[in-house]
Amino acid sequence: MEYKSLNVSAIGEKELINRIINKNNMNSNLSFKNYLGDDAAVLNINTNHLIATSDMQIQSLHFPKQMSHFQMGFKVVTVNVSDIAAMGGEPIGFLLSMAIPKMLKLSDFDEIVDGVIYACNYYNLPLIGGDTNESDEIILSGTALGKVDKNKQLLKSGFKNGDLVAITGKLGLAALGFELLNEFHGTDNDLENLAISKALNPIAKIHEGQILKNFASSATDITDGLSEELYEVFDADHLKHSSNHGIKIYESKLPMGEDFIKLSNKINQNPLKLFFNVGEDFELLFTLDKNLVDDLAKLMDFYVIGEINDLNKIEIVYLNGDVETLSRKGYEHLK
Ligand SMILES: Nc1ncnc2c1ncn2[C@@H]1O[C@H](COP(=O)(O)OP(=O)(O)O)[C@@H](O)[C@H]1O
Ligand SMILES: Cc1ncc(C[n+]2csc(CCOP(=O)(O)OP(=O)(O)O)c2C)c(N)n1
Ligand SMILES: [Mg+2]
Ligand SMILES: [Mg+2]
Ligand SMILES: [Mg+2]
Repeated sequence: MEYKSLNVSAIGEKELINRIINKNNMNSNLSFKNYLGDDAAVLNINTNHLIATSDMQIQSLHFPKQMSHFQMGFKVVTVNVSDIAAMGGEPIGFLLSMAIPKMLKLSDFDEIVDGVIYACNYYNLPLIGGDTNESDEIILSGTALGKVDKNKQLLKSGFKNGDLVAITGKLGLAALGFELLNEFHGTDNDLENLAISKALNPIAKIHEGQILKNFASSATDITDGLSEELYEVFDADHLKHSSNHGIKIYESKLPMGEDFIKLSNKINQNPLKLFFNVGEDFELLFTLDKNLVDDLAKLMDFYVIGEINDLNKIEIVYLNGDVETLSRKGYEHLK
């Protein structure tokens, strides 16, 4: 039969795994290939600390209909590497567990694997293992391993009163992209295309994470939305340090362009909601001693959006001067 008309069921699990191993050997510049196919991978981490994280992507929840199979493969690596970045780590290995429908085209399976291997090369971490199984929709579950110099890891807690709160990039564009893709008929508008690209091709901020490990007092990646991540930072601090720390965010400092606000309004979306309550921008949220701002600015772009205080709550100061407790609303599964 012709390649394009074959389904994965014509091949079966063992041969599919061999395809992954062969593709990895052919397409990856990275070492550790020899562990793919063995019972487990063995990595030398020397004197560092090991970082381990796992995130699952479900076709109907995480992949817009317009997303290609290659992009799905790339994204499952990104979402995992993003958590390594958030810890200030350097990625050292990726495990891919996939469950796929029997009727999935073999060519689509190959594209997923190509996307995974391309992303592994991009982030410089070898594919070192995984699992292949069957289900009604595509489920890609990744595990990323990373390393970080002892005691350099960035936790969600660790900041002090007076530290600044910052983000590595603009937020809300992926959210805008998901909305645009819901009823998409093509566009030649630059911002619309950027938003769509953020939704379909998210990139983890691994470079920034590794700079921040020498500067930030805490960090996390923004997947469930800025407001939810701020509350997770707040909770982590309270749990660990039983402090009165609070966070103040200023609307005037948010990196939200006129064009973003206009486009949000055009599609009947509240720009502040897109900015705070959706997520999947994969930017990093971090805190920073005031005195380090100038030195950090020489190494990477970031936006200061607020500060740590001792008011024991998270507040937002609006442009008109009104101050409100920030509502905790983010992406939450099973709700
Ligand atoms: N099924 C699970 N078993 C064990 N730990 C879990 C499970 N689901 C989530 N966690 C842990 O709970 C924390 C929060 O998970 P999550 O919100 O998915 O984090 P993230 O947004 O960084 O991916 C993480 O430390 C994660 O490892
Ligand atoms: C089709 C589609 N609709 C909406 C979204 C937006 N979305 C899906 S899950 C999610 C939150 C992040 O995913 P989650 O599985 O919670 O990742 P984690 O918090 O574990 O990093 C967002 C913003 C999407 N990715 N795809
Ligand atoms: Mg997770
Ligand atoms: Mg995270
Ligand atoms: Mg989540």
